[in-house]
Amino acid sequence: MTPGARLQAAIEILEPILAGQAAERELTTWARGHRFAGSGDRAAIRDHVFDALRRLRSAAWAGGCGDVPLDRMEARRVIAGLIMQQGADVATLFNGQGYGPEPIDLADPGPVPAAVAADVPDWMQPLFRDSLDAEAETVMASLRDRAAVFLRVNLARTSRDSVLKELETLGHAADPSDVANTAIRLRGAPRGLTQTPLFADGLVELQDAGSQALVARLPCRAGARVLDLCAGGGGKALALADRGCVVSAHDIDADRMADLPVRAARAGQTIDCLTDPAASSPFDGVVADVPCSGSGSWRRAPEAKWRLTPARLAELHELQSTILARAERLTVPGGWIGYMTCSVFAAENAGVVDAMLACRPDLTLESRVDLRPGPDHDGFHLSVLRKNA
Ligand SMILES: C[S@@+](CC[C@H](N)C(=O)[O-])C[C@H]1O[C@@H](n2cnc3c(N)ncnc32)[C@H](O)[C@@H]1O
Repeated sequence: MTPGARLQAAIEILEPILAGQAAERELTTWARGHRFAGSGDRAAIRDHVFDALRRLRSAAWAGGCGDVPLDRMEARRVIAGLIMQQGADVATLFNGQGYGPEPIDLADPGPVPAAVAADVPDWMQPLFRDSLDAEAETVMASLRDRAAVFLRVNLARTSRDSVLKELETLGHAADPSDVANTAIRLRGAPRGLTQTPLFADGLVELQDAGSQALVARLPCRAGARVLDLCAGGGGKALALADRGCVVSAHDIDADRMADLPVRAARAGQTIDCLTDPAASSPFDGVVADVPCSGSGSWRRAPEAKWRLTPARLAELHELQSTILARAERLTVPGGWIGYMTCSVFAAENAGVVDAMLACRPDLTLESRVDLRPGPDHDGFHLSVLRKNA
């Protein structure tokens, strides 16, 4: 496909997303209907769509839509605005040739208002400022750019140096990360890497360095019985197993854990997926990686930034408190609870944990860390609570 044809595809995919459809589904539907598009085309189109979603408000402004809600943005203007922001020549790419977009008239939209340049909804900006003080503007700005890709090395199977050597042989430039001793940062995209023996043999998994750093901070000892209460795809559960814990996993949606036994076997581990964790409790430690806004990792799922509402945030807060209380009940006296989110909003982090601590004198805050999204990792929170023996 020509560069212009890729942009036209991104426009066609973005249209239904702006109307409220899910980005991943629209990308998959498009790929199924356009089998001629190769993997390089699909990756480039995905990049255009996700780049636009990260900067939707400012790209729409630059493309001449004004400052309007998503369902009033014109996809082709958003993509044109994005291309302009990236420094490319819109007239060359929007020329109607080779299945590219038709020419477009772009008037100067005038100076971009600060609220538009922040690329988050208006109601959310005070939330960032209240949670992050002086860091708020930097964090909002960082969410406008792509995040780096990281691997987690399974130290139970290999060393980080061996994986770095193997990556070099495979032609993937990569560096060790300072954030976690298991983390490797890829300098480019991991294209084709998941088909290599590094993945097939369970030597590495894709996982943000911040996620890895949180697991490294949990007070686990080898052989401890640990429950991952909100296991999802099992990223934390696998990292815990690699640390030598005896790991059980649970998720309210058991389908989310469908691949976990296979991934664990690949890594040389066994993870027990439980439908009723209470029946196997108490555990020495419980990880509550609760559902959250995801604001710390919106670079990877930028659509969520525009879909979140204050009502949904309030619902999440309720759910987070309920799950933390359940985690505490499943923990043995003297054991620990690791409360985690990939959010930067204080209400989802210290707000939930401190409310629990205020009414539970038998719990102590043992440690806490807040990671901000930036070049080295996504944004995360971890509070480790100790339950009195
Ligand atoms: C942040 S994700 C977990 C990510 C996962 N730990 C990982 O590292 O890949 C949150 C998960 O919580 C699950 N969940 C939502 N409500 C829950 C509940 N009440 N009890 C247990 N899991 C729940 C969701 O299905 C979702 O998979």
